[in-house]
Amino acid sequence: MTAHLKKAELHCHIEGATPPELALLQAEKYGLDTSEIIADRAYVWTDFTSFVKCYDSVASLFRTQEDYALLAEAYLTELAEVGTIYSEIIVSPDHGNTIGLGADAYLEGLAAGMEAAKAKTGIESRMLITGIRHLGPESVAKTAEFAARRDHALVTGFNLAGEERMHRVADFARAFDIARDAGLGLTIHAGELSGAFSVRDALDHIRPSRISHGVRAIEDADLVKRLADDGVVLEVCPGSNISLQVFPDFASHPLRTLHGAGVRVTLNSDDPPFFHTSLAQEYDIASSVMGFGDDDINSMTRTAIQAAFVDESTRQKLLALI
Ligand SMILES: Nc1ncnc2[nH]cnc12
Ligand SMILES: [Zn+2]
Repeated sequence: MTAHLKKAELHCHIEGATPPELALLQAEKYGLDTSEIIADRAYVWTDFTSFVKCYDSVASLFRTQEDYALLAEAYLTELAEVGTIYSEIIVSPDHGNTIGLGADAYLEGLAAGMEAAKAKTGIESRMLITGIRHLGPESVAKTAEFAARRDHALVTGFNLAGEERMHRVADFARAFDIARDAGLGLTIHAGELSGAFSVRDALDHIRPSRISHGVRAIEDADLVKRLADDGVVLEVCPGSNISLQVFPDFASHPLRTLHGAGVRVTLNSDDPPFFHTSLAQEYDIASSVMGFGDDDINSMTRTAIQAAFVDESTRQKLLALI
């Protein structure tokens, strides 16, 4: 068990953290039908394409600043209750625009929830704005421009999520240049749905300090060595990988091998209720299924804080808590 350990995560999509019970309440509030996306209090999807469809439907149940504040506060409070000291949530202003709320109000709502959770529990959190890959390079560049103009101190990074099998990493280099020039930390979904080439492309074209997932780097020994040598941090989400069938089971998941090869790894939940997991469960699995001891797990938590997109005084304060 890992209940006694402090926890931190760098990778959770905020809409993907909606518990089905909250989705049902939101649907009732707006008189919407959820029969296609929720059955027996669980989300209905079968592969990445239907997962994205289900995810987008859940996102559309959040329509006001208050809805988003509630979501962020509820998620972060739950994390704090299991010993989490830091969380980076991946946020998508495109969802705020799609619903007609607007990107600024979307961020303001989330920020209010983050601040409320911090006031109640002390949990520190930051937002990473994400572009959505399957919306194409132009859309992602616009999202990066929005992120670069941010006037919210809690927005500290930029990510690229969505359908990794569409477009090439190089198509998004301009968006990441915009985000980098604006001083945002960079990470990118790669090596999840696509193989090692995608991680290599990310390193070559984006030069991020972290990779979201990156686990399929295991298909290329030279690439694993490059990740270790360069100190690139992987945001590993084992439960998500098993759920999406990136690997058949925890026994064949490469977390242990990557760690053994000296790659800097962290534990993350991705879209917890969609994948029937939670950050606490990811920690428990690392301990009881993958066989990591408390010292190894604490060092992953420390790695997360070292790689977090926060100012130095916050980083030192968080490190002192582990
Ligand atoms: N696991 C995942 N991969 C890519 N994009 C996502 N968006 C939400 N979850 C995702
Ligand atoms: Zn993700």
